[in-house]
Amino acid sequence: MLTLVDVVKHYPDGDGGTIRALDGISLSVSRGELAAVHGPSGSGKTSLLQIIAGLLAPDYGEVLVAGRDITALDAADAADYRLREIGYITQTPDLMPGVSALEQAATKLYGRGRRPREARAAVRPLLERLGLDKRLRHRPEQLSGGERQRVAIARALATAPRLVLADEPTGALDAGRSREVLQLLRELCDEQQVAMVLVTHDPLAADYADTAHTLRDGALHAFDTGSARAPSASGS
Ligand SMILES: Nc1ncnc2c1ncn2[C@@H]1O[C@H](COP(=O)(O)OP(=O)(O)OP(=O)(O)O)[C@@H](O)[C@H]1O
Repeated sequence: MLTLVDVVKHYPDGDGGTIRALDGISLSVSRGELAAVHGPSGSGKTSLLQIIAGLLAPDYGEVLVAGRDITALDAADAADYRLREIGYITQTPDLMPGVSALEQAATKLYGRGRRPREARAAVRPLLERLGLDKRLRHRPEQLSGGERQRVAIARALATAPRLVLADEPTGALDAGRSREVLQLLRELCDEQQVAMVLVTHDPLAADYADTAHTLRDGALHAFDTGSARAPSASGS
């Protein structure tokens, strides 16, 4: 579903030098597979997801999504790709002020021409599954940081995308909520055969992943503290 071939992204460091954020990354993620990418702050995790989302151009390399190189898309096709094919859970939820959780979650469905009532009905079960059943009418300013993050997750998943990119989806959550969200993402991969790349500082995420990597010095390494899926994540 997703294949990265030798992806390179360097930035100027402002001092005549180079930040080698991504220095030849190759990665394959199949349908139904959850790939976790761990890494310290500044290691290039967000750059990696932005490149896969077609928001940032790599200096070199290919990003194939269902066989199509998305680095070659023009701006309009890249926007369409983001609307139709991927769900992107960004690090900081960019919710619209004054708009209810239910309406926020339905946004991408409106963009795809669904009738408002139908779109709201479609996202309701997802919000309930994320523990937001008592917060459907709340606006962002009435929600906690963790609740806002869960609304953003519902918005990203509302269109049933085939590829999900998750940037620190548990960053604002306590351990209990983190496990619930990771379990939901795991189930999404299993039930809907979604391919997912999840980047995080949270070592817990490796327990729910099929493959776990560490991004360090611009390269992917095997995750150092083990990548086996925890018994709780497999439902046994
Ligand atoms: N536009 C830019 N210009 C210059 N340097 C940049 C730019 N964007 C990112 N960087 C640098 O590239 C490196 C990787 O940044 P990136 O945001 O991808 O890391 P990250 O792993 O997501 O970090 P965090 O976990 O703190 O969010 C960092 O050192 C950052 O300062």
